[in-house]
Amino acid sequence: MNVNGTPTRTIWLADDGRSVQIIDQTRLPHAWEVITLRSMAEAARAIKDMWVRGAPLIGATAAYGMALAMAEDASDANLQAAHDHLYATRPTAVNLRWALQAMQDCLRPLPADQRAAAAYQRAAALCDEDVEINYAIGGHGLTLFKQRWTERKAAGAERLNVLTHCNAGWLATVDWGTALAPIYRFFDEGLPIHVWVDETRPRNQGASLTAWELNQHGVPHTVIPDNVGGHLMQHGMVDLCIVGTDRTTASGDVCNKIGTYLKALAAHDNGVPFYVALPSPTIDWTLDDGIKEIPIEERDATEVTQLTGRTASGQIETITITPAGSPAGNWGFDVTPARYVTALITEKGVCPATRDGLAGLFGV
Ligand SMILES: CSC[C@H]1O[C@H](OP(=O)(O)O)[C@H](O)[C@@H]1O
Repeated sequence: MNVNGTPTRTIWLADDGRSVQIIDQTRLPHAWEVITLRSMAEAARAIKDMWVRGAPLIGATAAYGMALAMAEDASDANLQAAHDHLYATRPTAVNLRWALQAMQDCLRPLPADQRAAAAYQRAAALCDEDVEINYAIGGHGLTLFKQRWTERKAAGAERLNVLTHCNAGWLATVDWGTALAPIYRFFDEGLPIHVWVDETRPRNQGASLTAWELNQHGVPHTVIPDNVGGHLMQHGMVDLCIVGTDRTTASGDVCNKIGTYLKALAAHDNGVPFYVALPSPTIDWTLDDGIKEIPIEERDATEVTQLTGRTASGQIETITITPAGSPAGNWGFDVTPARYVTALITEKGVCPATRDGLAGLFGV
């Protein structure tokens, strides 16, 4: 993605050829801060504390975390210890397991003195693969967007109104994004689009990250409270919904940021197409029932009870918005049953949210 006119990825190898650099996403939208990760432990912290987030970027960061580990100590013991340490950072995004397994498959057969170089090479390849996957998702999603725009234009619409939840954009991946990739491709073709951006409480990835991205790219958008989407759909103001996913089962159940399920219900009730952008590393082929089987991360209550933002004087401050004595619950994800998903947009094409649909595309 272009940041101030410069093509930029969300993770990259530093000039020293060993450390890894990322954007501290907890500082956006008010500050652009690059962090240099110099150890596996720092890469793990970046994932756990959400300096980086988004399933594909979590996977990419974990892959480079394994490379940093091999640069420190390429023994079998450290290979396993690094895997376990990184795996324990966040439970829901399956890309973490997938990327760590890919690194293990690459490194375990090698002699220790070859592991560091191979790890950096494999991590870089996983990042390049992510970019290719997301570009392809953008292309398949663009086709769907154009079909919907043809329908809506014939009905007199002046623009395609798209609603998205959380951030499944460039910042959630190495580049392009997943759910936002078709939006960028549609906009870049000069077609009229507007995006309703769910703020996405409690961490506000929509208000702080998706809005920042769309501003950078010049895409018209409006930030809305999470509870507004149903009203907009009832009044014909949403032409389609598109979201990302952190883990999708082989049967098409979609785990994504908390609140996605409620948007899917509203979309279903109002006949609004509900699409999920799904890169194949986010498919968990071992699971069938998402509600019963996908682990849902619970994070610290202070993410609910506190808000961080910029004051009128430009200071970044954190305030408490709840009474001292009030406990808060913070479930990070929910599962949308496949029956509420109009279609899955993958790098291999579009399919129904069914086992047969996914098997038809991926031959599994
Ligand atoms: C393309 S994956 C994006 C996905 O990840 C986000 O979760 P988090 O910010 O907690 O990592 C959210 O569920 C997005 O849809």
